Amino acid sequence: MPKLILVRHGQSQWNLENRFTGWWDVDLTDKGLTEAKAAGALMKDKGVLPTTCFTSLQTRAIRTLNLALEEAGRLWLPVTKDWRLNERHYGGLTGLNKQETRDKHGDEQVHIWRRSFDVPPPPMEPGSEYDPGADPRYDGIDVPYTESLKLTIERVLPYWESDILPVLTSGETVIISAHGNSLRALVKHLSNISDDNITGLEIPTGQPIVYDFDDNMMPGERYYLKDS
Ligand SMILES: O=C(O)[C@@H](CO)OP(=O)(O)O
Repeated sequence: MPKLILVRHGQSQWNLENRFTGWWDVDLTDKGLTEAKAAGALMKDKGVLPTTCFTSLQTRAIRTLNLALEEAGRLWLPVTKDWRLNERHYGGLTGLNKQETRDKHGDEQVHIWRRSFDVPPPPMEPGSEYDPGADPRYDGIDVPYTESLKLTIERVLPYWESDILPVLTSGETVIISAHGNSLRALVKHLSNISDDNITGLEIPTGQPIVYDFDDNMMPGERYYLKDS
């Protein structure tokens, strides 16, 4: 039975500092490193071991994957990295402190920017401090200036259909190490969650989520590996 494992990267430096992160490339904290290793130990304990891997182009997700694989004894697995699994782009909010932004713009406005389905944050100024546009890892890619969840879904789902689903269908156990909002996009699709209800879904860091697929490639209920 094909199995899909989703893991959100461990705590990042800007998760800790409560800053809007998006495409900015921050690393894991010590807690994040521990969470990533624990995810790998859990996979090993439960005997749920990936056979192929996908991740974003962002250090926090790549390192989480590597640490988890090392702990599970599977550092040798093939890994595909793709920008379409990146976090949603936080536009002009990137780098700002979330509490200070609430104090300035109000709780409601910040909630809309963070969790509405289709309202993107204000766009980033091209060439500004946290614009990743000139980063060589994005050569040849139209780096966005902001993204709502809806826009994130519009790049995650085509990649899921074209590159990940066929591998899963061939019988592999796939792990995707990614981000709060790129994983929210996938869970919304796989668990058939409405545009309104997706705002309430929070994906914890470093906690593997599993979907078992049936013979027709229909996903079952998602569950946390720790609860299985
Ligand atoms: O800052 C971000 O990029 C994301 C994920 O950490 O935050 P939010 O919870 O606001 O989607």
